[in-house]
Amino acid sequence: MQGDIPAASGAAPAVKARFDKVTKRFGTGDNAVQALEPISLDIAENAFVCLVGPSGCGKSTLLNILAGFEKPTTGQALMDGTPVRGPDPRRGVVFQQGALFTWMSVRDNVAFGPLATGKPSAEAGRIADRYLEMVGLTAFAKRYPYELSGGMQQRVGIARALANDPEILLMDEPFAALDAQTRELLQEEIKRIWQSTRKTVLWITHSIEEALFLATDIVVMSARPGRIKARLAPQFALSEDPAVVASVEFVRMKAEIFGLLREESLAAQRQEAGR
Ligand SMILES: Nc1ncnc2c1ncn2[C@@H]1O[C@H](COP(=O)(O)OP(=O)(O)OP(=O)(O)O)[C@@H](O)[C@H]1O
Repeated sequence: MQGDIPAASGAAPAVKARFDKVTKRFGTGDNAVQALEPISLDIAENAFVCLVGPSGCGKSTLLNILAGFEKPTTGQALMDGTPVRGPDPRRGVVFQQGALFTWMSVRDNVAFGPLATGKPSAEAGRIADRYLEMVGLTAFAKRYPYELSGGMQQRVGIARALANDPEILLMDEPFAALDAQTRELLQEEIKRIWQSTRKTVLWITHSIEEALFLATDIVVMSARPGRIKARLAPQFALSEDPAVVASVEFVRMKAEIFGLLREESLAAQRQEAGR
């Protein structure tokens, strides 16, 4: 972890993860679904990359390939230049629903990863306390997941992923199930955490505002089979002012991405209708 945001330098940032001509086809014969066409994408170290695209365009498939949960049909995903062969604690995954251990306290949920990788229990506990503080849940350490709201459960999921000190965080619509106010507060929290840790993040969202607020890189995907349609580099992730969302540039980029996504969502709807 590093406390300061590194000063911008002329050197190109290191590539943390790479999709190298990745394709994915599910099934065979008439029932086959071509989910991804060749996708090549570099994720720079310390970047916050948001994937946006119409429903069914292959965002989760791409994330799952980097997580090591799915194998590409052709091409490969790499991390630090090494091909991904399966799940690895260096890649922390957070899903839409927290998938917490219901029989464990919040603190034990967060300490689980460090314990599983051989940390002594006192140290695992200290790590859990640190990340629970980071997500504002210190007072709930002894509670059980069922005693928490959906937003709090997601914060535990994020603390649990961070406690493993992953090199990259893979987040598949982590805030999709939350109400609008909770979601906005958590977006601010995630931005603060990213600004202080500068973990590399790959984040899937359907929300253009969320992507603009959080990302250093927005990758817009086409309707299935997923391809990269556009890549944008907003600057708002570096701002600490929640009011950036009202700036002229924010509104302009929102309209631009909306236009790109609208075409693809219409194409996706036509695909559905033609099935
Ligand atoms: N295990 C599977 N077997 C068959 N088809 C699959 C499988 N997983 C995904 N697909 C298909 O691949 C396509 C891409 O799915 P994926 O879940 O990656 O899209 P997505 O962009 O994440 O969608 P959403 O935004 O709705 O979550 C879809 O048509 C989906 O039905």
